[in-house]
Order: sequence, then structure tokens, then C-alpha cells
Amino acid sequence: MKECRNTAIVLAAGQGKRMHSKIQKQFIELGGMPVLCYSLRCFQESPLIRNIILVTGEEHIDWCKEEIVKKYGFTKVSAVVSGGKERYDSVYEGLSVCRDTDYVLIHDGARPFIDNAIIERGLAAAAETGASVVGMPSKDTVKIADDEGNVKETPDRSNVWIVQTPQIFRYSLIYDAYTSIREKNMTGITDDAMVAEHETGVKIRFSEGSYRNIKITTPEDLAVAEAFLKLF
Ligand SMILES: Nc1ccn([C@@H]2O[C@H](COP(=O)(O)OP(=O)(O)OP(=O)(O)O)[C@@H](O)[C@H]2O)c(=O)n1
Ligand SMILES: C[C@](O)(CO)[C@H](O)COP(=O)(O)O
Repeated sequence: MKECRNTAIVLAAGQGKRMHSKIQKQFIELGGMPVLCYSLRCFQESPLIRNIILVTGEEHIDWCKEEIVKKYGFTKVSAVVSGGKERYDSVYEGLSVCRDTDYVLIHDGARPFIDNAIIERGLAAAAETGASVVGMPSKDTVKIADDEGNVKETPDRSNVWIVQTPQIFRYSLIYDAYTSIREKNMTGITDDAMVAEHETGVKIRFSEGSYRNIKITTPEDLAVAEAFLKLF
């Protein structure tokens, strides 16, 4: 069997402004352990992942090494590195310390309900073209607004996906794309697929995530997460 050389980059360097909490949302306790531990546990237990790079704020590096990595026995964590101002800066820091990686899975530490089936499907999709994003078909009708706040158009819902993480790429493809986009000082980059869309001609495959794979963003998401823990 071929040696597994896939790296997960778990992002935990955000400020969580929309959560309005004293501690960053990725460190808030959920069902007895910090939110961040759920995705780390999933990658730790997945046979498809060789190592994990944890990206966090400079001021949290030592705390994460002691209170997250050591305390919970996440032996696959090969580096804990400092992130940057924006999400894409943090991703670049993680990509910069990957070594001998085939596929990289970029995941929000604020999405606790990733599971191994999502990883399996995402990697299988990425193997087809070199790139995949996890997402789910939109349950709502989506409208595009004009600059005055009026409805401009309504895309056909059957083509609308709500995008999640992990977003999975052949390592060299996404590293080169990030290196190239950073030279252009672009703003408004909210996910990794956008970087690949701008900088490469790769076809990015959609892969089914789950409606449970939510991002903890605002306080009500924590209530939903607590409910999921009780129900599933
Ligand atoms: N500079 C940043 C910004 C975000 N993230 C991470 O990227 C994920 C998704 O981002 P988001 O939900 O936007 O987190 P925050 O930026 O922390 O939230 P907010 O926009 O409300 O401040 C989170 O796991 C967050 O920790 C990061 O590592 N570095
Ligand atoms: C990457 C992402 O989680 C996909 O939904 C999302 O785009 C992150 O965006 P945010 O603005 O940082 O919440």
C-alpha cells in the first residue's frame, strides 16, 4: 500500500469578532473540550492523514502545545505555527511549513463536526483533478444584490452550494497559487478555492460535506453545536 503523505492544516488564529466572546471561539468549551479539539481528534484518528499543522495566534502557541496538543494526545501535530491577520495569511503560514506533502486539507478549527467520511469523499474528489471543496447544496433560495441593496438576480438553486471545509488540494498546486496571489495584494479572499480559481485553471470538484459541518461563527451556532452533540 502507498505511504500516506497527506497533511491537515487546522486554522485557529482568528479573533472570532462575530462571536463577541472573551475567549476566541475555537477555544470555547463545547461538551467538555475546546471546539478546536473536535477537528484535531478527527484528523488524529483518520488513517488518511499523516500529520497535522496547527495554526494559531502567536500568543497562543505555548498554550496550544501544552493544553491542546499534549493534554489531548494529538501526536500527529507536527508543528504549531503563528498565523496572520487574515485567514489566507494563516493558511499561507501553514502551507509554508508542510514537508513532503501530497495532498493538503485546509480546515477551519471552528468547524468541529468534520468526520472521516467527509475526508474520504473529499480526498477521492481531489484525486480526480487536484482540487476539491467540501460543501452542501443550498437549502435556501440565494439572491444576488446590486449596489443599492435591491435584488439583482436569482441564481438557479440547483447550482448553488454552501461551501465548507476541508478544502483539499495537491500541495504544489495550492502552495504556488498562494505564493502568486500574495504578490497581487488582493482583498476579499474568503476561502482557498478562490485562490485556486484566480491563479490556476484547475477544475475544483465539489464533494459532499454534511449539514452538521457548521462553522461556529455567532453565539447561536454554539447552541446548535450543543444540540448536535446531544442528538448525534
Ligand atoms: N487571521 C485568521 C482568521 C481566521 N482564521 C481561522 O479561520 C477559520 C474561519 O474563520 P472565521 O470564522 O471567519 O473566524 P474568525 O476570523 O475568527 O471570525 P470573525 O470573522 O468573526 O472575527 C477559523 O477557524 C479561524 O480561527 C485564522 O486562522 N486566521
Ligand atoms: C472557508 C469558509 O469556512 C468556507 O465557508 C469561509 O469562507 C470562511 O469565511 P469567514 O469569512 O472567515 O467566515
